[in-house]
Amino acid sequence: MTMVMLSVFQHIITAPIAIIVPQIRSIETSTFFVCILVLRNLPAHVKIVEVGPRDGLQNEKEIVPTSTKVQLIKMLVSSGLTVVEATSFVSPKWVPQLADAKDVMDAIQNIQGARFPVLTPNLKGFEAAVSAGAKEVAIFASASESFSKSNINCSIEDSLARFRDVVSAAREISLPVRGYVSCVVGCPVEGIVPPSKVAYVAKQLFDMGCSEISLGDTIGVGTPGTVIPMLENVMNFVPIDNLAVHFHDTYGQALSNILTSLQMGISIVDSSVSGLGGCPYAKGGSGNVATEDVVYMLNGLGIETNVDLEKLLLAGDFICKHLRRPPSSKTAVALSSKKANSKL
Ligand SMILES: CC(C)(COP(=O)([O-])OP(=O)([O-])OC[C@H]1O[C@@H](n2cnc3c(N)ncnc32)[C@H](O)[C@@H]1OP(=O)([O-])[O-])[C@@H](O)C(=O)NCCC(=O)NCCSC(=O)C[C@@](C)(O)CC(=O)[O-]
Repeated sequence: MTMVMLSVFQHIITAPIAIIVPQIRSIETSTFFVCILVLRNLPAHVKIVEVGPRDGLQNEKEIVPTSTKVQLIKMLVSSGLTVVEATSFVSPKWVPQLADAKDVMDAIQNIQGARFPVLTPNLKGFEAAVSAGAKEVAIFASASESFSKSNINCSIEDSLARFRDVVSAAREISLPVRGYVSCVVGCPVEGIVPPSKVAYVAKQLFDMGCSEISLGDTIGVGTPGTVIPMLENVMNFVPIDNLAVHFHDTYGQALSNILTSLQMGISIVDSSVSGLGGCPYAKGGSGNVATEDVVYMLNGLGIETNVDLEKLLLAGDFICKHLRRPPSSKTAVALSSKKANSKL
């Protein structure tokens, strides 16, 4: 009798949800209630910050022509992505792959429907970004002293002082600033990074005026076991709505880490088309989590992203063809082998 009542109750609840997630109709009553319990904290909408044109292409051996970068950005925007990190205004000696930052910005000025933040490590980069038309910038600190030195050639405290200058210059012209914290669970040199250090740097960036703090597992060593305590620490100082997660997928843990973060209340996720990416100064790390795989998972959970997976796959295919490698998101691989099998 109880099972019958639960089943009727399930039907009443699932009817509206099933319009979005059809699979939910067919699951058993007991499984349904487990789903409700486990997934009850998930957000209804996730904002994806696409970092492929910046994080993805900064780590490629080959320098990608400006026109290819611009075409990639256009394709990403046409898939529905509303935030596409376009490039970096960093030293061309440090990151020659993005030395064409100004040309990229010139070429995307008229693209409607998305925001195009750019990385700026100091005032020089900020000024160059603004004169190239940037409407949003990102600064990037680290929770590891060694990584700060190798990535931006200064200590954490010195970097925070530089970033304060950037944020106050941005404030004067009402430009939003995103703040990254790198090495939030591990550092290529120092190993484990204590959550309290991550929380300290995140708080500094938030207090100086960053509107969003992106927590980067730069070398992709995190698991839910290390991500949960890190997020709990940071959430003591930065409101959850201002936090984003940025996972590299070195150990194949990125999607689990994203799901865990969503369950903890995060609703902003960074990812890179076709899983491109990595920091040239973070040895041992690999690409970001692939945007295609994030969208596939969020679709399966009935979470709104406004991204058209088919169009996104075309963008992934486009850049991978240019880089002369097969598309590397799990979703692209799975769908292409499904297509190949259906032709047999
Ligand atoms: C920060 C610096 C510039 C310090 O580099 P430095 O050598 O200490 O800088 P400097 O002030 O001594 O200047 C050296 C030269 O660079 C020039 N310069 C100075 N600043 C700029 C600028 N903004 N744009 C263009 N040029 C610049 C400056 O004018 C000078 O030129 P020179 O006189 O030799 O001809 C350098 O270390 C740098 O550019 N680092 C960037 C490294 C980088 O981009 N890493 C990847 C991004 S972070 C990341 O990927 C992680 C993230 C965000 O995705 C999250 C995660 O996964 O964790």
